[in-house]
Amino acid sequence: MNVAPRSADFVGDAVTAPLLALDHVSISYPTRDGILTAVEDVSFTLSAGERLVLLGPSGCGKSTLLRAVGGFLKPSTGEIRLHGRRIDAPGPDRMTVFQEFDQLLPWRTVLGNVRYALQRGKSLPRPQAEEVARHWLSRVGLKNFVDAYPHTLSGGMKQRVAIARAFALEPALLLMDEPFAALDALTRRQMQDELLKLCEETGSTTLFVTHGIDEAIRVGTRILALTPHPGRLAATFDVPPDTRIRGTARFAELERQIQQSVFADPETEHV
Ligand SMILES: Nc1ncnc2c1ncn2[C@@H]1O[C@H](COP(=O)(O)OP(=O)(O)OP(=O)(O)O)[C@@H](O)[C@H]1O
Repeated sequence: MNVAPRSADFVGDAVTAPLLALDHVSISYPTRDGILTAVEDVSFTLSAGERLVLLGPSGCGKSTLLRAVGGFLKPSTGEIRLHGRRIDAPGPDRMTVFQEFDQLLPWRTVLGNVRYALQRGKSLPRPQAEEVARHWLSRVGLKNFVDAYPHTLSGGMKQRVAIARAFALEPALLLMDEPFAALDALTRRQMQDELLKLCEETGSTTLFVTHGIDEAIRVGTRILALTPHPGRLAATFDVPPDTRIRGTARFAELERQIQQSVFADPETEHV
């Protein structure tokens, strides 16, 4: 049984604050019909190097939570802290990769997109920014496409640029909002594997949103399942390294457990 408290990380004898902490967070939207509570009383922490997946059916508030961590939305109640400080605005310490393919600047080349982000976000001089950008574009397999414009790329290639840009900025926290949801199944699997490799190599701390159980197990070290309408924490699943290998009995067993405990409701069976 895991008895270690989740509220803090232990480094030797010292206790340090977790990288990210959500403390009784509720988030509401004003609508024509009144106040809609999208997320209710959600608390969790995220330690450096973890890849935490928020999993749940459509509309359960996953993106809402991610936007709040990104600083684009304020919780109605509760608090979100990064490195112990309350988040109240976006910042270069959090980079988001979105699902949409239009997150790149269309008037800049692939290289220009990543270089510009580095010049702005990290104040790097242009030659240095270009060098770092080339390095990351090469790591996502786009070495030969640096001079291409976004509209000439496939959806998968556009997502690779967005991922390269996010990693290049070396944020404290990578935020991924269903980055592969609009891709075909084969490309999606390939990109999941590539992302996993990058995350493992860099030790990046990641908060990943998906409604796919398979994807959650493949990319996450821990999965938080949310209930629908409003989103509340339903269950937590740790994903040991030997469980995230597709086709194994362990993978299938965890998939079955998650399906059973979280998506037993016939209304959400399609997830
Ligand atoms: N700007 C908004 N104004 C009003 N309601 C909103 C707004 N954004 C989201 N909502 C509502 O909040 C709830 C949660 O939405 P959210 O997009 O966070 O869910 P999600 O789990 O990410 O869904 P999906 O998987 O479909 O992207 C939904 O009921 C949605 O209709």
